[in-house]
Amino acid sequence: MSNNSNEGLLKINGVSTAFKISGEYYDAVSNVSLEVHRDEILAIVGESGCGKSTLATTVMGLHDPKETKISGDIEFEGQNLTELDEAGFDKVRGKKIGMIFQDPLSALNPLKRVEDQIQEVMIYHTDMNQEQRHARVIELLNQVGIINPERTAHQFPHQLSGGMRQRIVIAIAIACKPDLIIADEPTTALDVTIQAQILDVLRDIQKENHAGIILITHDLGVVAETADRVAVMYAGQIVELGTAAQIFNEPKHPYTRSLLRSMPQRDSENDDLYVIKGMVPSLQRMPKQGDRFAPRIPWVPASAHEEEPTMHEVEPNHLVRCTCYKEFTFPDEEGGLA
Ligand SMILES: Nc1ncnc2c1ncn2[C@@H]1O[C@H](COP(=O)(O)OP(=O)(O)OP(=O)(O)O)[C@@H](O)[C@H]1O
Repeated sequence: MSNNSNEGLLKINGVSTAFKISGEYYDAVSNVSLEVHRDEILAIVGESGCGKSTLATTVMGLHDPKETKISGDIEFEGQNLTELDEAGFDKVRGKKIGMIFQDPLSALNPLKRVEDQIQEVMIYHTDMNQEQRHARVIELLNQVGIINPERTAHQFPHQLSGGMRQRIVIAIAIACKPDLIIADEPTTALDVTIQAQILDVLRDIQKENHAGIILITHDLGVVAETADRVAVMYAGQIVELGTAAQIFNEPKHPYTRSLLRSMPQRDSENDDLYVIKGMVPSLQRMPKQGDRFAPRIPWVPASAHEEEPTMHEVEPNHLVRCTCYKEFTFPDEEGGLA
């Protein structure tokens, strides 16, 4: 555990990840810089195809080097992850960095009992004996909110509900008390009540273990309820970064504002949701110059955008890409540009 909760646990510095498509490399993640601290939940939000999962799997070293080109530095607890070989990554994954993916069924082995699956990671990474491991399994199942841990420990995944399975996946991810947890859409497959319970579990774990958590989601409701800081990603780039309060109360980038406007309001009687026109560009069609979001806000004149958009600090710890935010209004707003 760190004494200094502000210390950067993970420092992503100028990271790009390019996939080989028909013999050419195309960036799915472009020059991303980001820090994750202990004791915080950093959410990464954006529509499908913005590069959120690719960034996560880059940090985890899960890409095939024959098909992927990665540049930049990923410093985790003083170690540059981009320099690790497979054996080096095996020591970090599961022990120091835990992962939770969207689909618990594919993350779990259908043929193994819950207890054996949780113990597996402890056998690999710790010197605990069978008795200690069993005690830890029960402790973990309690921690993730399983009511009858001894019984569940002996069950197979198919005997459990979706919410229970996701709790097991979380138990596996935190079994070795990782310093960093990466949760990629951990609640997307679950219904709303279970979603809230799983998010509570994540928050409790973060407090108890003083871990840093990267929470990847396209659901701004989840972000509002959970995150301390938010990185908004569009077309492989971070377009806005700030505290949850800054992002929700003072969003600046047109993309952040569009995402928020397209979010269903719980108390609103108005069913007409804002729809962001167009689509996230495919990797081959990514604009090489200019603001990547510009084609989806065509009413904003080209002169409002920077040719090579950079990040601007609009207030302490609040960064926005491009200067177009200064002029941006929705077409139906007072003083709109349309
Ligand atoms: N192995 C791959 N080879 C080629 N292109 C890929 C590969 N993996 C992802 N992509 C492309 O990279 C872009 C980013 O995908 P990614 O899955 O990271 O986005 P995302 O924001 O996590 O979306 P989702 O929420 O749907 O997972 C997309 O255009 C996707 O089609």
